Amino acid sequence: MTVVFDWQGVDVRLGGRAQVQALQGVTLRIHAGERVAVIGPNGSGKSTLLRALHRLVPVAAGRVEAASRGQAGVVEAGRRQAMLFQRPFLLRCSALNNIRLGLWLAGLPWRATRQPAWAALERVGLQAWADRSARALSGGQQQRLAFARAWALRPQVWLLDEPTASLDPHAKREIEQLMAVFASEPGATLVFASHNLGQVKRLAQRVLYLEGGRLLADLPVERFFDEAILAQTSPQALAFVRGEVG
Ligand SMILES: Nc1ncnc2c1ncn2[C@@H]1O[C@H](COP(=O)(O)OP(=O)(O)OP(=O)(O)O)[C@@H](O)[C@H]1O
Repeated sequence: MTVVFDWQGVDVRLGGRAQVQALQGVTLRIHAGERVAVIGPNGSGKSTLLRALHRLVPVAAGRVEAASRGQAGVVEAGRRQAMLFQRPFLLRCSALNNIRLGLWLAGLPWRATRQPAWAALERVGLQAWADRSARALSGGQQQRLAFARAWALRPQVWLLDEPTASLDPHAKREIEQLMAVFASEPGATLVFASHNLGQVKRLAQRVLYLEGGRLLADLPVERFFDEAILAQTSPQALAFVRGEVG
């Protein structure tokens, strides 16, 4: 089985003179094909974990992705990853050109970008908005466009940081459907942060629970939501799942 992330005792420090310990001693292994939710109270390190998986923030200590072979599997080199955020970063041009530019930046000649960009727009149902300014689209459409732009590059790993947090209920459902569809493509791996525990139950097979930068639980989703197990995890974990802390 392919190991896509293999961390041993990872620390991440942020801020001036790297004084904030955003992650502390995180050990985890994620295999290809898994659907993993990252949850925890505000400031617990969810975004930092995703950013570090995408190498957007440096690791201060620990071991990341040393190739492991044999029973544990093989860490794949040079895989394609996409990271999406709560608010998509879209360029000031048409929806179609946002995707074309993504493909062009990835090395495709400009003339070869039109067809795959159209296919990506169709994949998320945005063909009718191809020529609209991306920034004039609704929040849900903008997020769909961000998914299309990422999908055009055929990522094997999706890292999503609260992708539905700022959307209305209808758009939330649409994006959740896209997450489910893309995660079910052969070999795709999904790691997403969410405050929406219903969404976690619908989409994830496994839950990583963070508190104060530490990974306190790494469990199959049905075990994580067992109150007896939550109570053993930490007093705050139970309160968090009951909605008593943010
Ligand atoms: N650029 C930064 N500089 C300094 N500290 C930071 C920076 N970004 C995050 N932090 C701190 O690192 C810790 C983890 O933050 P992070 O954003 O990863 O948490 P989170 O679980 O995603 O929070 P939320 O649910 O509020 O989005 C927090 O204490 C936060 O204040």
